[in-house]
Amino acid sequence: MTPYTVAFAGNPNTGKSTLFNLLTGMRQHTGNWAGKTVITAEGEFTHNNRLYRAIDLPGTYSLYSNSADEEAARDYIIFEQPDVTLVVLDATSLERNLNLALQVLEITGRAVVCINLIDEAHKLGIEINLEAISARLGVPVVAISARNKIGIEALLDQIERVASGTYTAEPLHIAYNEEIERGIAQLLPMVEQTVGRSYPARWIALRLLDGDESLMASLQNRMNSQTIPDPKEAVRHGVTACH
Ligand SMILES: Nc1nc2c(ncn2[C@@H]2O[C@H](COP(=O)(O)OP(=O)(O)OP(=O)(O)O)[C@@H](O)[C@H]2O)c(=O)[nH]1
Ligand SMILES: [Mg+2]
Repeated sequence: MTPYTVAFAGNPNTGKSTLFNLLTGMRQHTGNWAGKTVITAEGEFTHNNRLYRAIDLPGTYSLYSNSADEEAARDYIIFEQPDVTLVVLDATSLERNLNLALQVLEITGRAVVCINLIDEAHKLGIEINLEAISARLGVPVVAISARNKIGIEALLDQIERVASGTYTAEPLHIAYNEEIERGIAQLLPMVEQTVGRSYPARWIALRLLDGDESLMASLQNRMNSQTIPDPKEAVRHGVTACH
């Protein structure tokens, strides 16, 4: 059986590598400062007799193109299409961390949200309503402490449900203002025609509207001979999409 692939995405310093090491038995460098993981690491783990390939992505605040790390994480999720994208969040700063979760959900519904450092959140008296967040995001949400090995089995069960397709995700649909939605609607047919059904066309259209040249270059590389629509040509009224 082909192993399921699970990509670990998340803001810097949220414990991705700690979780990765715990599951794979590997020794990815961990540390309490940002930007530790610079090279994407791969390892394996099993759950319920099934093999999983884990990919530890660099920590990023977004999936735009602000840095090589963001481009690497973005390209992996879009082009490698892991069976599950595990978004690791810091329980003590959920509001900031959820921004990346929303970006992942715009790309794929095959995601599990993992709220790590729950031990720290408890110390601070922070209570997290997992059901409410899960209902809102439309994907499983699990609280863990990677360092204290809490919640790991429950997390693996949810990863299995998403990987095997047992869980039907209904990822939150983010609606933008009228102008941006009009731009997306104009670009979407061209994007779909060019990149096909396998890539997240709406998200790509949104990034094209924002003039994301790095994404265009990545797409161009993948598509080779095909031409990616130029948003300036495609959209009559210039619009800028920003979150
Ligand atoms: N208290 C507590 N600390 C944790 C937990 N998980 C990880 N840490 C600590 O958080 C720090 C960052 O962990 P890493 O695993 O390096 O984080 P990362 O997300 O891989 O960081 P980048 O590679 O920079 O993106 C380390 O000091 C860990 O020991 C946890 O569940 N509880
Ligand atoms: Mg790391």
